[in-house]
Amino acid sequence: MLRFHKMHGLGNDFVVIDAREAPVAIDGPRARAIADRRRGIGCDQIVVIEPSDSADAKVRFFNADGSEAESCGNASRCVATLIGGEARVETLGGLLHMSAEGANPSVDMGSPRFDWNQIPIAYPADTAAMPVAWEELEAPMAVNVGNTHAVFFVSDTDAVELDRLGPIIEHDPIFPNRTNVNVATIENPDRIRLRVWERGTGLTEACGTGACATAVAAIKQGKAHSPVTVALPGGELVIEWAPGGPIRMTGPATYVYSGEADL
Ligand SMILES: N[C@@H](CCC[C@H](N)C(=O)O)C(=O)O
Repeated sequence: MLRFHKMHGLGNDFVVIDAREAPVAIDGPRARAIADRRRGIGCDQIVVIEPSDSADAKVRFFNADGSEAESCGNASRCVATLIGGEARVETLGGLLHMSAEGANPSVDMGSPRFDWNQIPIAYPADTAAMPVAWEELEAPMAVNVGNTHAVFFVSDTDAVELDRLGPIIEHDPIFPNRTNVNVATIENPDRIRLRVWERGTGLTEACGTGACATAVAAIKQGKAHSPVTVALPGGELVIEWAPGGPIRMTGPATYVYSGEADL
């Protein structure tokens, strides 16, 4: 029997499995079965909290298609509230520092990476304005914030057919590990509107790492300043970043219910 917590961050919803006391084996096929909204529990990502030798916990993230992701911002805030207080958490994308003090948890997501082979992309190219276009979506900035993101600045994020273009960009061979796809509109230097096509999951209500990558891209290009509010369909996050330093993300994390399933 699988015991789980159902949680969400701005509508980006998770099945969280606390495997710190007893191991729980999750692989791609089992993750897909859990995420299935008709036959399983249903969620955007599965989050597994495990013991760690070097930190307070280790966390693994699986997308709805069963692929394992290096990082997940919204799930990290949910993990922060479950662990409580201050915690250092190991992930495939790096060490995260979490704080569940105050109304909204904060997570220090580590420093962004910009080199072509750190994104990664298939060949050396300018990652600040990649020399590529998919119809009206052109010259994205590529940023790795633990996981891979392509950020497109557009005049109206709602006008982009992200459900059609997102999967084409996600699977383009220029991104050997696929990519998350962000379309952002700068409302003013304090506020960005964002929609995200998530690698391995599709359109979601919100993406925490997408908000981090987009804020970093906007600040680096002089379009926004820190702290900046990123408004997603599911709600708002505040992102702080200064060049050379780590990214700090603050926003809500919501507990929905706990349950058991035969999956
Ligand atoms: N929902 C997430 C990101 C989840 C992982 C992503 N789809 C990937 O494959 O990198 C977030 O809140 O950051």
